[in-house]
Amino acid sequence: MTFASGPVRVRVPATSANLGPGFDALGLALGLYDDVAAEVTTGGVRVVVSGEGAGELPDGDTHLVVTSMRAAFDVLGGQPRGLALECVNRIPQARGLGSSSAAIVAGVLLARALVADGAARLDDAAALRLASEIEGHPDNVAPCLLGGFTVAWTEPAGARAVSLAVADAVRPTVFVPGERGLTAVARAALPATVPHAEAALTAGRAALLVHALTAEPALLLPATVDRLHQDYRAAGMPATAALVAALREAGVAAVVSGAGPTVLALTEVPAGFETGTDWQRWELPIDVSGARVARGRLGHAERDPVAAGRKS
Ligand SMILES: Nc1ncnc2c1ncn2[C@@H]1O[C@H](COP(=O)(O)OP(=O)(O)O)[C@@H](O)[C@H]1O
Ligand SMILES: N[C@@H](CCOP(=O)(O)O)C(=O)O
Repeated sequence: MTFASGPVRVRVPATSANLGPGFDALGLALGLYDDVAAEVTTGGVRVVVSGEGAGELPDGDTHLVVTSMRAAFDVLGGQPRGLALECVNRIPQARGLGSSSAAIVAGVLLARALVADGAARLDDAAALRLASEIEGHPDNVAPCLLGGFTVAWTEPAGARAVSLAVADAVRPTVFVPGERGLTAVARAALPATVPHAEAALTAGRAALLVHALTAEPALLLPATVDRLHQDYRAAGMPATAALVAALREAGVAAVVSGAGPTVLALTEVPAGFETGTDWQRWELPIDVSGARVARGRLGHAERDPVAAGRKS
């Protein structure tokens, strides 16, 4: 196998999964990005991280971008002798904004770009299947790869997804708390089975949500009702549950973002709505492109610590 000479880089968006009733299926790509560059070296693994996770994330073989690159190199046909990575992270980690999926997608796409005929050995559909397998659910990696609003599902052969255009009136705002919440912990809070009536209600709302997001945002409040995960997780994130309830009472289509503890509002938040100081509030555009790969190292624009697209 031949490795490409010189570095490659990728910009990967944050994502908000579930969107209320679409547990493990629906997701939205947001204009908040991590930038990662990688190159093949003659030996060893070196990772330099700035921004989110600097000083905390591993700087070698166990870094999630590296383990994801290794998984992709296995599929592509061989491992390089060494790797050097630079990560500029802006997506808050363990908050429900898909940071782990962004790292996984970055790793898979960087590995593919570092192999001379990588796109032929691992096409886009295979990259989605591999990234979903590593993450364990497809609802973050799908929008991260494709951009926009995605519907993802898993067949016996692996994950598949479609991206749909979102109606103009949809205005995502995220409320990000200081404390973290690991997705694995929030998944452990879910019951093995749910009552049929709760499943039936949620299926109807998930179907309505596809219509509301793409054509009729006025229906977003009823379309974001869920009975599969948010109530079961509320005890583990009471401030998140309280903020979702307060926003919904004010008429805002608010949900837990992913497994939390971030809150996502899909419709405009009324002027003067007060959250207190525990929350950072960012209006984010919807990312419509998904992950973007280019040749070369990170430049001035990619190293800028403030996210492109973030308004507040
Ligand atoms: N950019 C990154 N680089 C390396 N590892 C990361 C990165 N982002 C997240 N991770 C790993 O994933 C964990 C968070 O994953 P998860 O609990 O799924 O939260 P999130 O909702 O942010 O995806 C972090 O604690 C870290 O171990
Ligand atoms: N469907 C998953 C989504 C997890 O998203 P994350 O951004 O919190 O990792 C779940 O709800 O567990």
